[in-house]
Amino acid sequence: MSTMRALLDSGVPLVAVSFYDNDCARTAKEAKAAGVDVAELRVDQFERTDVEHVLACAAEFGDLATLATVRSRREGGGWGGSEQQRLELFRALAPHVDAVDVELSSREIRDDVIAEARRHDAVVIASYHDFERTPELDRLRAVVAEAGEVGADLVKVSTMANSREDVRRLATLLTNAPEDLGMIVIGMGATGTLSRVFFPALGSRLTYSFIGDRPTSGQLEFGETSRLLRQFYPDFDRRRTGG
Ligand SMILES: O=C1C[C@@](O)(C(=O)O)C[C@@H](O)[C@@H]1O
Repeated sequence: MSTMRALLDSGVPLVAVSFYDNDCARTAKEAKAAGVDVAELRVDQFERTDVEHVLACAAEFGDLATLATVRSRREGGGWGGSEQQRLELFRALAPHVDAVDVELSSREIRDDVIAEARRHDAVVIASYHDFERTPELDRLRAVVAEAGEVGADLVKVSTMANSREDVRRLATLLTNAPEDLGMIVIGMGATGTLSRVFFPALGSRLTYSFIGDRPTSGQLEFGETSRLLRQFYPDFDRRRTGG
């Protein structure tokens, strides 16, 4: 079983931090010392994306649960190569990471990425992002249904929260989740920041934070996120002791 699957099964809120390829050995060491649960490797934003380099970086994070993300430009990422190259990277990474994140909109490669991840027992996160707005509930529900259909373990819905109403809509989506699909729901932007701390209480399985100086809109720093989660979730530290 992947480390990530075991962590997810614990039911305790988990914190992910995104990492890039600026000195992987050092940042991996810092991540472990800080107590990061999930290291998201934002391969789309790496300086170098040749397989050898990417795998060497992933290996540095090997003691942590690792999540490989090669985000398309269409969904706010920095991937500048072809879809075929992106698929090759996912294929190379799948045996060496705990989880992969692929956008539902990446239709050309999505099903192959999912099949490859499954072959290696890597957790599949099917993702959906809207950096401008939070769509209507029907649209969000359709996203969740599609993630279930493609065989994801988790669906991640990350949308810009421009109002409290948007946050409520995301909360409604989360609390009406299907039983057989894990949910990660994030309201981006300042109005959405509270979702990063309180949506785990509604069932969102992973919250994203940052270490250093590259936050995504509305993210809280890792230390601050952990402090708040420890304050609001008495069982937060249970995932460390396995109790
Ligand atoms: O999609 C997500 C969520 C995110 O965009 C956030 O808002 O926390 C951060 C990304 O690194 C991650 O892949």
